[in-house]
Amino acid sequence: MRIFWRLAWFIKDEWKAYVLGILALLGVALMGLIPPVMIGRFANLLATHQLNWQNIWPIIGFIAFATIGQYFLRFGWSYFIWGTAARLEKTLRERLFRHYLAMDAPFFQKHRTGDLLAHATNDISQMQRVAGNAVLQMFDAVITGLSVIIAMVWFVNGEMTFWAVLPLFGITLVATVLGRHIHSAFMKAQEAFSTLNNKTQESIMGIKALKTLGQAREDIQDFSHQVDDTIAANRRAQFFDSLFDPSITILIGVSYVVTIILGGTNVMTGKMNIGQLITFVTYLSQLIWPFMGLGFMFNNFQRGNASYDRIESLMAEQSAIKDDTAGVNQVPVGDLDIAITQFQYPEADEVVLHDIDVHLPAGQVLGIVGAVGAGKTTLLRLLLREFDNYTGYINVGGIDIRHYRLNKYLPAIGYVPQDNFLFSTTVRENIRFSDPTLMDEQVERAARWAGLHDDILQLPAGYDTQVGEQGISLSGGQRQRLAIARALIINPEILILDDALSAVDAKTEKTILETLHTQRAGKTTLIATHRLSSVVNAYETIVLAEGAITERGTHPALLAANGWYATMYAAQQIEAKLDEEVAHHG
Ligand SMILES: Nc1ncnc2c1ncn2[C@@H]1O[C@H](COP(=O)(O)OP(=O)(O)OP(=O)(O)O)[C@@H](O)[C@H]1O
Repeated sequence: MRIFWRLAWFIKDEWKAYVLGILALLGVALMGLIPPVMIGRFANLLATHQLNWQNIWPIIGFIAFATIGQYFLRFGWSYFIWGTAARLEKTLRERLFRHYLAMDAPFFQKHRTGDLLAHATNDISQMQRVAGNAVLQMFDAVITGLSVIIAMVWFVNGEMTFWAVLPLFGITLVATVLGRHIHSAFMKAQEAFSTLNNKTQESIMGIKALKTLGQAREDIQDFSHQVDDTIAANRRAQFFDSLFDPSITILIGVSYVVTIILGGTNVMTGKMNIGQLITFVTYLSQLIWPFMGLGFMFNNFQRGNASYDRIESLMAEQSAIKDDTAGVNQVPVGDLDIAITQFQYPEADEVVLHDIDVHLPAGQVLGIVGAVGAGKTTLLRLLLREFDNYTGYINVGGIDIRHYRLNKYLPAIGYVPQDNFLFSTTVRENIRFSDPTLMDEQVERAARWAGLHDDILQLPAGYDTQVGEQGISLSGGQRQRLAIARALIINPEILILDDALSAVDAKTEKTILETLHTQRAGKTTLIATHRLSSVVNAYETIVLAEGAITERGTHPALLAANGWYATMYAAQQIEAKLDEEVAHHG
């Protein structure tokens, strides 16, 4: 019942729909009392040989009235109660979705995507069941249950009602206890199934690695264990589920046996007529659902509470990234100044960036290079305001990026991550994802700048080709260039390329970088890369190692310094030459 208090905010808004729904339910219950009495009367007329057209018409009339009345009233409660439940689901879903959108990177690091999806689907559907099924079950039990019992006492007799109804409480007990077991067993079966699915997906995605590493046999064994687990979990669920119907049938049987013994005796001794007995039996059948529903209701309330707990605890989490509502409400333009004294990921012990200082005049290119894990991506993530908990500052145009309004700051940044993402739609919609109202010419221009236009024309339907999960797959290089086009189309003040051209061949990369240079005059670009040829024209390149700057300068200066950069560059040049020769002679 506690769940009702917790949903009070919703019930308060929707009380009218609930009242109408419950009134309709009351109407259905009252109408439902009529047919058994009429059938009893019919049986009496039959037994006493008084049946004729004159006295049968009122009976048919009443039954027809009750049936048609129930038809409309049932529609009424369905409409009001289910409609309200659907609204609760919508409200909760929207709240949760909005909450997710407002959260920061640590939140998504803490909660796995699968868990977040589960909350959005299972828990919210459970709340819909509380607001729909459980409310219905509760009022059905109270209204239908009570009215039928009262009618039984009124039209037949109290003692017989007591003994016949007693076994029905067993139905509530079975529905509660067995229902709980069935539910948890089915949940486990579902979990096992989704683990199996994940396992299959992982294996398919990593099939090449699995084969080359000689892991295929272990993988098959692992898979077969998962299948066994899934089958065992399903059998358990099926076992409890199979117990349900027979248990209910036995209890109903007991109730009927009691009725026949007591009712038969009463009819024989003349305490009751045959019509009353038939009325009684018909009423009894109407009680099965409310008693079963009562059991389901307890479980739905209990699960609803657990779901609501989980939803609430997620909603209570606050983003560490705060939008400074009194902040600067303008697009960030101007020089970029980075002065980070220290940064570590939340809940991590190691310092990943320290003593980073950069001054980049507006419109210039900054190169960021260094070994794997040196901190390149981390630095870019700070610029993207994924984390705010660093000491020092990052300024754009002399203003700390934490003081810009988020809705001005973030849209001014074009970010192309290492692992780009294609939405399941056309190439065109993928490119203008940030703003679907952008013109086709703008899409095409962005694609040209990203060196993708000619590739797109080769696709079966050009710009209207479906890509992503449900479409054709693009090559790694094409995906990267599409991601660049998506960033370029908004003509960002700051463009961030995070190893975004790694799958593009050196020649195409050069063309793209040259185009960017001419087309993005006056706008700042940051390029993090493993391929040093990408940053030869940069205003400055910083070399990171273990989170700090170890070398810096222009390309010639870095070569002259003869450090990591110079060695790496020489090695990459030889490699590129070899590749070229192989391609030439090969
Ligand atoms: N979310 C995180 N929580 C804790 N530590 C992290 C997290 N992300 C990255 N790190 C650590 O921070 C360090 C820097 O990683 P980062 O991804 O910035 O390196 P990188 O230079 O971009 O590497 P790569 O060349 O592979 O892209 C690494 O030691 C990494 O393990």
